[in-house]
Amino acid sequence: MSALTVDGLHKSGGDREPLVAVTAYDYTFARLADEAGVDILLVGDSLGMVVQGEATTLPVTLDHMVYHTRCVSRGRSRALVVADLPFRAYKASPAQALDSAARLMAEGGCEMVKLEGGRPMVETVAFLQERDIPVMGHLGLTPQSVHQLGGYRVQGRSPDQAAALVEEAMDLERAGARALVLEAVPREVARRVTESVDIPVIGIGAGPDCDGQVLVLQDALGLFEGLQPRFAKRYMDGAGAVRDALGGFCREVRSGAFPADEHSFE
Ligand SMILES: Nc1nc(=O)c2c([nH]1)NC[C@@H]1CN(c3ccc(C(=O)N[C@@H](CCC(=O)O)C(=O)O)cc3)CN21
Ligand SMILES: CC(C)C(=O)C(=O)O
Ligand SMILES: [Mg+2]
Repeated sequence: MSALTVDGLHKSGGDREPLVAVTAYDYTFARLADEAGVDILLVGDSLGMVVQGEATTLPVTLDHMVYHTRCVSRGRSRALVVADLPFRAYKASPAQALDSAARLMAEGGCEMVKLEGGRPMVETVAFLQERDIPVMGHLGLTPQSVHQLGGYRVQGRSPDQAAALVEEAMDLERAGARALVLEAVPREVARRVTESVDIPVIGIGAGPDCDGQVLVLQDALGLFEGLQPRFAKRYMDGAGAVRDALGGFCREVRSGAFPADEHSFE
């Protein structure tokens, strides 16, 4: 399979299969996900929760994001690498966003940046896009707004909120966004948003009618035992597998079974 580019991002339907995205934060897992056939490696600011152990994504810094984006870029061969702009690194002004996005691309090696928000971000999306920085928008449950939203709640349940989501998706598309993430909205609302724009909409907790799906890596692998939203399907019992494996290591060291002759030098 050839490398996916920003221009290769497409809507699903007809003979186009949905896009598959997963978060990645390091070289080892980026390689594995790329080899498994994932289209998009998203260096998410969710690393604040699943890598750093914070309660929210808010403490993640631009330096953290640059570092993890670099690690992921080194592990990728075919997938598109997209990096989140972290809280504090883009909302002040389009110029601040440009500075931060340029670091993620130049130092981190990603091909696209993602930022959260609708109307207030339209000017910033246009500013970046006009300066050759491909942008992915993010609407619905925007975790950087957790304190404004009053928790991690499904968004767009009222008719007014649903209509606003459709409008904001169209505004971001007009501003030049090349794709959107839509998080934690009722499937019917996600369907309407998806059919209202010509750019791919990648859902997480947004039902089956989006142009693609994204999951947090540690959720998909069953490794993360904190917050477990209903959409976070676990494709393996990673936590159990890791505890069993390391339990075996503990037992063998304590019993003297490891290291054996084949693990030792003469
Ligand atoms: N590991 C991980 N996976 C994620 O998908 C994820 C994170 N962390 N951290 C940031 C956000 C938070 N996410 C969430 C969390 C919960 C719901 C959710 O379904 N909330 C319920 C109510 C939960 C409650 O209030 O107890 C809802 O019906 O709104 C949605 C998205 C998704 N994101
Ligand atoms: C889940 C995705 C969309 C994200 O923004 C993240 O992982 O930070
Ligand atoms: Mg994020």
